[in-house]
Amino acid sequence: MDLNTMLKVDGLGFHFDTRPVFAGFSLALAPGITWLRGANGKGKTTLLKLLAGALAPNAGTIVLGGVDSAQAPLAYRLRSFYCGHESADLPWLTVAEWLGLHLALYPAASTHALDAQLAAFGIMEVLPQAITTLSLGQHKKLQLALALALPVTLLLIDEPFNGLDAAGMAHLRGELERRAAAQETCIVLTSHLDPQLPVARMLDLGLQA
Ligand SMILES: Nc1ncnc2c1ncn2[C@@H]1O[C@H](COP(=O)(O)OP(=O)(O)OP(=O)(O)O)[C@@H](O)[C@H]1O
Repeated sequence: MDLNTMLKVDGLGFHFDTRPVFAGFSLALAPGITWLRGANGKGKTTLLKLLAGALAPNAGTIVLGGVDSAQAPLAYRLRSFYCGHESADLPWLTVAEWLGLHLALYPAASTHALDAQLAAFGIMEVLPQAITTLSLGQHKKLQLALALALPVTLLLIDEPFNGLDAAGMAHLRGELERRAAAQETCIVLTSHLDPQLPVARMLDLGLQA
């Protein structure tokens, strides 16, 4: 095993009620950017959610910085964050309340870091709005601002650039490049197009099933 390995997946098995997705899948990742590719339905989002501790494997182990996702699920989740495209399912909250809820889950998170990300993405003014009223791009920026502000060592981002305007893309690109250079965070991102980032490795789940 590479001395730099931060995330280690061994013999991962996962199936939904009606569909097998992974069997005997193994992976070792060091800090830096991993580009996760694959045809529609090959399991990219499912893998990101498994690595985030949001789905539980049916077999195998996932260990991040020595923390096993099955043995210490809460400690594991404090070290990882999945940034997807699903909308918030707490429709009665304002954006500020939704953010407060997430910050409370990550005690080491900094409100200063979050404010800096919200400002950089240009979405400070949406804080009093109901979470359900955000546009697609604003919702994406909100998720990304939170992801970039949390003190995690594994960042899982589904289609990071989808829905972003030019300024949002430029800010995100700079943040990901900075983290890739710092070599402290594992970043796994899905993208059907070349993300044009300093990708350390590519992981291909294959062509159409
Ligand atoms: N809750 C579920 N129940 C049953 N099958 C599911 C469920 N969620 C996803 N699947 C199936 O699991 C497979 C993997 O889905 P997943 O969303 O991980 O694919 P993906 O590679 O991210 O696809 P895309 O590129 O279209 O986003 C697909 O065949 C999908 O239909």
